[in-house]
Amino acid sequence: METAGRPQDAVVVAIDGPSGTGKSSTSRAVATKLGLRFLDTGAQYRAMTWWMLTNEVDVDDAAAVALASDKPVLVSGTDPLNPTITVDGVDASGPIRTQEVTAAVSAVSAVPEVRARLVELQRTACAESAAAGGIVVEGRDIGTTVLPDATLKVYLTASAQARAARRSGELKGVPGAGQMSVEATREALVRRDAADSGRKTSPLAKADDAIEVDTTELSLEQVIEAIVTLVDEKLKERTTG
Ligand SMILES: Nc1ncnc2c1ncn2[C@@H]1O[C@H](COP(=O)(O)OP(=O)(O)OP(=O)(O)O)[C@@H](O)[C@H]1O
Ligand SMILES: Nc1ccn([C@H]2C[C@H](O)[C@@H](COP(=O)(O)O)O2)c(=O)n1
Repeated sequence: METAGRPQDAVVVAIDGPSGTGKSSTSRAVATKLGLRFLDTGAQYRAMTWWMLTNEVDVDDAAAVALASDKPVLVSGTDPLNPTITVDGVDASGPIRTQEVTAAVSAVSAVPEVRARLVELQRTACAESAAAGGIVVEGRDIGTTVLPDATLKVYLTASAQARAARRSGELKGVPGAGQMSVEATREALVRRDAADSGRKTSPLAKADDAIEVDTTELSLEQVIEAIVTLVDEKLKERTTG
């Protein structure tokens, strides 16, 4: 039997949560350990935003964004050791991390036409990963909307202070990322989470059947181990139940 476009034995892990909770780093490492593919859906929303900014589409004009949303050709590479993203054939992995993109991404990702287009790409990547055994997909609406039949759903959280400290450490020395204090970073994270949670179409939310992991006091290694253990448990349930 197949569910949501994937064979029943493929492993699909959905990892959601607010900004800076460790979704990307954890998901990549879990995918690497388990030999699965990896998809950073935030990178796709950022790539769409970068295209809008580069092509002078007013990101606050939802109708203009909707009209343009089928134009960029977005391609995500799903090797967890070398995740890639191109827009119209150009490597976008650097430009999508600038503050200009970060400031505009919530507005672009609130547009239903943008979401419909990217959800389709995400489900295709998931279906294509089945041959490799499955995928770890991270974002904001993976467990609630994109992959409601995922094998395991995890919702990562952490205090705003811990997330800001992690994020501002990470941005030091990244060209174009700009320098912000921990306090300014914290405010920007909280503002973006509020916009992502408050939008009408598939907002940031914990799925009812997701397992919440608070990473505030955990090292990255501890979070990775906790999720690998949860996947193992789900797979055992599958064989025994
Ligand atoms: N448990 C942890 N302890 C300490 N640092 C961590 C932990 N998890 C992640 N980090 C660090 O925090 C920063 C943010 O992590 P990451 O980019 O994975 O978060 P994210 O949830 O994907 O963020 P975003 O939603 O903004 O893309 C990175 O520098 C990462 O190395
Ligand atoms: N499934 C997703 C993934 C991301 N977004 C939006 C909301 C975020 O603020 C933005 C950037 O994501 P990040 O790179 O910080 O993980 O993209 C979304 O709406 N749905």
